[in-house]
Amino acid sequence: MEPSGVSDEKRPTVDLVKDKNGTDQVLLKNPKGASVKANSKPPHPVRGGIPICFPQFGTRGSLEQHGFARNKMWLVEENPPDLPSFDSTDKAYVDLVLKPSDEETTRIWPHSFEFHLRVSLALDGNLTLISRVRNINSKPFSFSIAYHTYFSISDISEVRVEGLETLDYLDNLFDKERFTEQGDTLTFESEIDRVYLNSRDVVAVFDHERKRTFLIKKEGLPDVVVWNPWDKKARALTDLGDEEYKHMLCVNGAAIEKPINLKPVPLSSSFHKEPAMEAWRLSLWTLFSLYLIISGAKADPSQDKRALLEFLTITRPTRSLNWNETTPLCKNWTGVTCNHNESRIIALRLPAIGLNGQIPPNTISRLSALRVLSLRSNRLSGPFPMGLAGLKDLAFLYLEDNDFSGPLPLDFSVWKKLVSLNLSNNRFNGTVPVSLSGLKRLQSLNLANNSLSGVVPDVLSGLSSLKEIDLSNNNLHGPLPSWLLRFPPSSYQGIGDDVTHFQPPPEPPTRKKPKGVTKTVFLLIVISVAILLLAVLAFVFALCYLRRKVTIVKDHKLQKKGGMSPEKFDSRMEEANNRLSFFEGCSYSFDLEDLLRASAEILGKGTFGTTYKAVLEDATSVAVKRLKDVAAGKRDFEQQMEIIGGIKHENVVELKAYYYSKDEKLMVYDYFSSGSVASLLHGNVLLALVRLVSGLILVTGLVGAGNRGENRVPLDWETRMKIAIGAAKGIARIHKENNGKLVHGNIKSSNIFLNSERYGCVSDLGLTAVMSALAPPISRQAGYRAPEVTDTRKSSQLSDVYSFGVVLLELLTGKSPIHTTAGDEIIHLVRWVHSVVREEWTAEVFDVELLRYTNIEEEMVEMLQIAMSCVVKAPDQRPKMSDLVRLMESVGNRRASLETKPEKEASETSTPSET
Ligand SMILES: O=P(O)(O)OC[C@H]1O[C@H](O)[C@H](O)[C@@H](O)[C@@H]1O
Repeated sequence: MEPSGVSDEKRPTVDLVKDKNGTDQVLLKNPKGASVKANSKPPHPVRGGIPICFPQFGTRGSLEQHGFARNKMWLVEENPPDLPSFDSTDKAYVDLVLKPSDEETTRIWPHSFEFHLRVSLALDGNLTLISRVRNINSKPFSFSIAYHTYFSISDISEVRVEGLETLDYLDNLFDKERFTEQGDTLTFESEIDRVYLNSRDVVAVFDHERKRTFLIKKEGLPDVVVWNPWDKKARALTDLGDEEYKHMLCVNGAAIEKPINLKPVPLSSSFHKEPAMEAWRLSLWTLFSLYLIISGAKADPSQDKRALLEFLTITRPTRSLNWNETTPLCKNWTGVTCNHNESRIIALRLPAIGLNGQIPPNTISRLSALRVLSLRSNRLSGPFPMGLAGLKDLAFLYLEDNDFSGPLPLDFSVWKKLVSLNLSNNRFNGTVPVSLSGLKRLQSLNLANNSLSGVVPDVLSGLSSLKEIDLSNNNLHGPLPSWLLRFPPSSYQGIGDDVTHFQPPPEPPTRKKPKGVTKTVFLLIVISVAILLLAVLAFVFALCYLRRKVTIVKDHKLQKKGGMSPEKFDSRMEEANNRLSFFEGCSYSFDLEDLLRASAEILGKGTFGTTYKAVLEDATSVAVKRLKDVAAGKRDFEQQMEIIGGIKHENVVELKAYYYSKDEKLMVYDYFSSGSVASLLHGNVLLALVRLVSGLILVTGLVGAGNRGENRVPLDWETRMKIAIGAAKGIARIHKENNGKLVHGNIKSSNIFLNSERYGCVSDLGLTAVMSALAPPISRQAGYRAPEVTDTRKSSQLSDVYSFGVVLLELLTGKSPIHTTAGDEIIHLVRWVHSVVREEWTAEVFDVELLRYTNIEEEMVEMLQIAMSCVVKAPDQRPKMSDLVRLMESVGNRRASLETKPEKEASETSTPSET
């Protein structure tokens, strides 16, 4: 907040003026540490310094933003009440008091109070604020308070905050929704406006460039607000310079989530004459102090470095790491995060790098300051690494998807700070340790897919913070303890088979079987389809001709614009010195230059960018997604890519590599030659139309029965079922990632492909988190969007379920989510299906192509019920993806069991009829 060259008239001054009653007033002019545009005329708060938010924070009440205290004139208090514990040695201090008795304040906040504030500055640079609020009402009142401290920093991108890790916070940018901080430190790459709850009493702000640390110490203030408006909001604030957001950061000690309830001081206790603490017991006493530490250069944590190098030598990862004895570990080493003064390693993340064998003893166990350890998706084996018992600060432990075996440790109480524990997909056996019940901070426990046996210990009900648990697919047996039943059935699948695990979704309005599809009706449909087909044939030819033209023009434009031109990328590469980041197990051997030299063809334009097919010199084809409107900074982007790339599942299209620079963000996937489910279902006519009309017409027509592109092979029922089940499995897997919080955010048939077994395989996941908030799309995608999603960043797992339901309806009806009738009427698929089913014409909804198969009506109706349970309006009434997988599999299994029946019976199942 301090401009570098401060001119004389901008130097801070103090003016003493008198108000209309003759009382002295102190006015700060150009206060240091405030915005150059700060308006320091009462009743306006100064943007800078430490405005006191009281008795309300933000707009969480009926008062103006942040209450009135910051807008009032405070008096210098000549005879402040005693503050017995205050040591005035080496300190200068001032006492201020606020006792508003004016009519306006009493009207909006009808409570009598005194707010005494002592501000002291010590020789060592420690600035302390002690607030004492006294209720002189006859009734208790509640209030919130925040010391809205503006720190002056070198550059917001160079600063980090520590002390907030693992805390829950309310995000003001997401309707005060509650999240958990996953990072070890907080860095800044976009707007932030959060209230961290129940924080420790010390929080630190590190300014690397200035080598300066602010320590914020607080007492009686459970919360911490972190705020930076970033560019757009800064421009909207008239009293903040457009660029000043870069040099400020607000970190406030506060009491917000639970307002403070203050009882009145009894009249008998004389406030001024009774300095003893007794009188204050009924008042509030908060203390807020700021230390400034100018720090020097940091040493490398050499002990930790040696431990890691030993670990690396023995575990021989297949993916090479840039760990080198001579490079600074805290700055360069992949997967390593250090603490603020770079004296210890606090996080080690080495997912999916091909680590082998047992974790060598006396290596990682020496990293005694470790808070996060992720060695997931490697080939680590042997017993549970007991050496980890020495890591007392461990909060996140991820060892899933390895080959560990043997029993789990008996005593989990050594990891008192554990928040998340994932040991799934290993070969652990023995019982579930009862000592887990002592982990009071544990929020997520995943022991799924192991060989654990015995019963689920009842004492685990003591896990008071637990938000998610997965014990499925072990050899555990019932009875199921009652506390477990508050979690979804998928969490305990396979335990206590005598218990009903799944509540089927509510029945759709009708269950009428499609008995009305008689041969005559069928013939009529076929004839009309044939006529319709003829009618559009000429049009299709015309389109094909145009489409070829359009593609060429577009590619040409792309080169011209520099989209994939090698020259431009070459220079960018030099500038950014960035490389393609490949994921473990990726067999591709090209680099960015090769990729950019490849011939590119547009495959499609989606919500988040354009996808190209790139054919490399060695004839490898890959799909490259070029993202537009990425809002995340490099670090967040990379983190998200690591999450996405870490998902290895047969029903999720694997992200092979990514690239991030200032101007360009790319994602590389395998290329699926058979095309997307959208093209299999609707043919390429739709795509051609979309391209042709892009920007002119929002809704594409001609996707009704019959108008489905030339040479399209009809999709049989079995393939449609496999697409649906596969895609559901893929989405269910995605929903498990990132502690069960990952959202796909863009489910539609053009993002689903067929894997080698011809099951659905989903792509384009997890991008909403890194993109700018987008308004609801006004195109084809709109048909997939759940009604509650007002912008793309608000997508949730339940909105994914909705979108998946629309894909199911698409598979069942053969119609696009938004299409037009011959009379140009715009049809919304979900509404249309509802109306048809309501009129008891259920049979009418199904794709005519499916009518050539016999004995599938029952299944189609069941799948329709499932689809309709996904597209209900109320998100919390939609089933979970894992439940959907089970439901659909049971529909599919029934057919499979019929198919394995003797030949005569089997011939009556899902095979095309002779008609
Ligand atoms: O502009 P002001 O009223 O000073 O408020 C500035 C900021 O204060 C807090 O940090 C709030 O959480 C933000 O939502 C608000 O924008």
